[in-house]
Amino acid sequence: MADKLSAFLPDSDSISKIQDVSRGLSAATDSPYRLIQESDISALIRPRLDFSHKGTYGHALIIAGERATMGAALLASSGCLYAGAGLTTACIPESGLMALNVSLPEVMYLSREKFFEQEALNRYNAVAIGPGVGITEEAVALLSRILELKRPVIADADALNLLASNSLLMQGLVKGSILTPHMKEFDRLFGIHETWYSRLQTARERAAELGIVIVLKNQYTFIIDADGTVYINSTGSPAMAQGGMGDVLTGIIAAYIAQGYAAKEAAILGCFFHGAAGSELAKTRSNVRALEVAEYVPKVPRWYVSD
Ligand SMILES: NC(=O)C1=CN([C@@H]2O[C@H](COP(=O)(O)OP(=O)(O)OC[C@H]3O[C@@H](n4cnc5c(N)ncnc54)[C@H](O)[C@@H]3O)[C@@H](O)[C@H]2O)[C@@H](O)CC1
Ligand SMILES: Nc1ncnc2c1ncn2[C@@H]1O[C@H](COP(=O)(O)OP(=O)(O)O)[C@@H](O)[C@H]1O
Repeated sequence: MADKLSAFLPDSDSISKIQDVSRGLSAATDSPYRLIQESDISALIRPRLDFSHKGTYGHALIIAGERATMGAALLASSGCLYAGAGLTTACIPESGLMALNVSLPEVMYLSREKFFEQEALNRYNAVAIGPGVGITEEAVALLSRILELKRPVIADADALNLLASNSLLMQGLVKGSILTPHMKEFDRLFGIHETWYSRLQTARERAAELGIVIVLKNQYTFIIDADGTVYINSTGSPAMAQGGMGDVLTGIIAAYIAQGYAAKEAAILGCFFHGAAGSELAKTRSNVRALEVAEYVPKVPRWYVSD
């Protein structure tokens, strides 16, 4: 018997109880709901190559952090670093430079001033914005600049709050972008929803309208593609319900974009590996900190690639 969508939702409604969920990304089905399988991950993930170098695995730019929320920037940068981007650059306020150099010496620094001076940001093939970046005028300017450059973006946390409060910014969102809201951020963006089923239907409509991927985070995270398909990620654990966990996920997804995966694939791989790392750590403890998840992430793809 097929799984029903209701099994993956935290609330109850009459329609989701009769919606089938197929197993596997390429299941032959009319249902838009697909549960990600380990075999899908093995098919998607590419091994690192002989004779490859840092340039092979892309350069990600993480625009994040304010003085008081520099931790979010460091966590997103760590997610990106540990998920294997060839190069990671953090665009953070100067007050975070010492912390960056001490905690993540592999990650490079781009000052806010230099960010605004650069004509195009062509050296970066993935751009993520939002964790701890605030909702200040500077944050609006950072997001506006990326949108002006017509760059697809991974938008999380405060970047989502900015998009929610400014329809011009929302209209500037480029196709192929990825939004990673939790439930509250989603409702700030697209209106209050009474049920998760109705939230999912809005996500399908908006992803199609905007040509983007929406990563709607929860115990089961829904990755909604621009064609309306909903991929359900079942890795993860309540042990991961701690601040900073979403910041790490943003960095991980940026790393997979940098490595050349398409938006949908990067979102699927990122959510799967992030959750799998958390679940594995949760086997021996009741809760895991976000940084531990980031640090565990490089072990997980090895389970799915053949040498
Ligand atoms: N070390 C740091 O500097 C950290 C900074 N952070 C940053 O701080 C900023 C604000 O984050 P906040 O956590 O205050 O704001 P949020 O909008 O993430 O959360 C606001 C409220 O929503 C609730 N909530 C969150 N997820 C929910 C869900 N799935 N279902 C129901 N309720 C949910 C939370 O309990 C919280 O009270 C963001 O930019 C974020 O990136 C956080 O990520 C935590 C770590
Ligand atoms: N109970 C849970 N089961 C599985 N994953 C969880 C659970 N709670 C949180 N997570 C994961 O942790 C992350 C939390 O993200 P978010 O709410 O943005 O956190 P933050 O803003 O604090 O960084 C998401 O990827 C979510 O799927």
